[in-house]
Order: sequence, then structure tokens, then C-alpha cells
Amino acid sequence: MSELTCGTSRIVGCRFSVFPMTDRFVEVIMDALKSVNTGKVWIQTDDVSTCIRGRAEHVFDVTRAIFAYAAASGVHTIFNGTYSIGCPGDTEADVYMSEDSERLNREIGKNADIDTACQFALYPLGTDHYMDVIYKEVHRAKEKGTFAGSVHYASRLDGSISKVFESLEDAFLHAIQSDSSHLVMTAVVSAHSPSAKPRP
Ligand SMILES: Cc1ncc(C[n+]2csc(CCO)c2C)c(N)n1
Repeated sequence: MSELTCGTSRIVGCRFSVFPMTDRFVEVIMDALKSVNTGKVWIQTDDVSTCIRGRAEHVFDVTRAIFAYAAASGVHTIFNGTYSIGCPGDTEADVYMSEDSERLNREIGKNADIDTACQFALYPLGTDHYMDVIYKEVHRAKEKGTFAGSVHYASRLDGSISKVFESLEDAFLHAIQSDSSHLVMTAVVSAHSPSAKPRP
């Protein structure tokens, strides 16, 4: 896992939904939200999505764990999230920025091994070099072994929940080291899809 930092008070946020494809979706979503330790992040859930804000490592830790617990239901489950840093005016939850960096949900047991497919996209805002930033992070995913091809408007990552979320976090943390002032990353992660993966 990357140990990069992003300045002293750079709040990271993620707005996401999980979609477990079962009649029992209310139970799966609510149980996943309840199973996770959210003590180090600002969190708000409504009828459409959940928003988490705080230090980068906790935002990734909590979103990964919520998806893992939902996917542990065994049903086809989708995580659809938008991560952001540097959003002008995002200071409300600065209190969470003084938490230490120990991850509260590091241990997600066997769920870390659940196989997933992901499509993610980086949007480095406020820089002319945005394509360089994107290519660098695609290269990083290739080196890690999660990169599974380019599709229109996104890059594909295949691998376990732990590998894929590690790649997402790595891409995000490295991309914000660029001169981009505001970075957005979208990610759709799928587990237990009944559809066959496309041939590479
Ligand atoms: C992470 C996450 N947060 C909120 C929703 C929205 N949502 C849809 S059904 C349901 C449970 C009963 O209201 C909720 C909260 C979601 N899908 N995923």
C-alpha cells in the first residue's frame, strides 16, 4: 500500500452506492453499512447513496469494506463511486483530518479474496498535463498486474477486492501528487457477475 501523503488538510470524499441484485437488497445494504467501523470518517447515507469524507486511507478503507460486506452476501453486487479531492469549499469535516492513519477495517477476512471486475476513470482537473497523469496511473496498474484493458472512457482492473481497491487507492494517491488541484476518480466494481468476462 502506498504511503504517499497529500498535504496536511486535504480532505478526500467518496459518494457511492452499492447495488446487491437481490430482493433482499435492503438487508444486504443496511447490514454492510452497519458491519463497518466508520469511526474515523464523516458519513451520511440517504435514499440514493452514501457519502464518506476524511483522510484518504480511511475513505478507501471504509468504501472497500462496505463493498466487501455487501459482496459477501454472494449475490451479484455493484459498487458505483466517485472519489474526489481538492473540491473547493470542502472543509466542513476537517475534524476527521486529525485521526491517525491506522485503518479500522483492514481485516475483512476471506472477503478480500472475492474476485471482482472494475472500470475506473481518473479526471485530474486544473492541469494541462492530465493525459500524462492518466497514462502514468494506467502504467502503474499494469505493473501491479490488475490492468485488464482499455475500454471507452475507462480502464479495466480485474482481481480480488483487495488488489483492485489497492490499485484504485494507488492511482488516486499518485495522481494527486501531480499539479492537478482537484482530482476526481470514478469506479464501478462488480462481484459475482453471472456474465463471462471479455477475452483480453
Ligand atoms: C452504500 C449505499 N448507500 C445508500 C444507498 C441507497 N439505498 C438504496 S436501498 C437502501 C436501504 C433502504 O433504504 C439505501 C440506503 C445504496 N444503494 N448504497
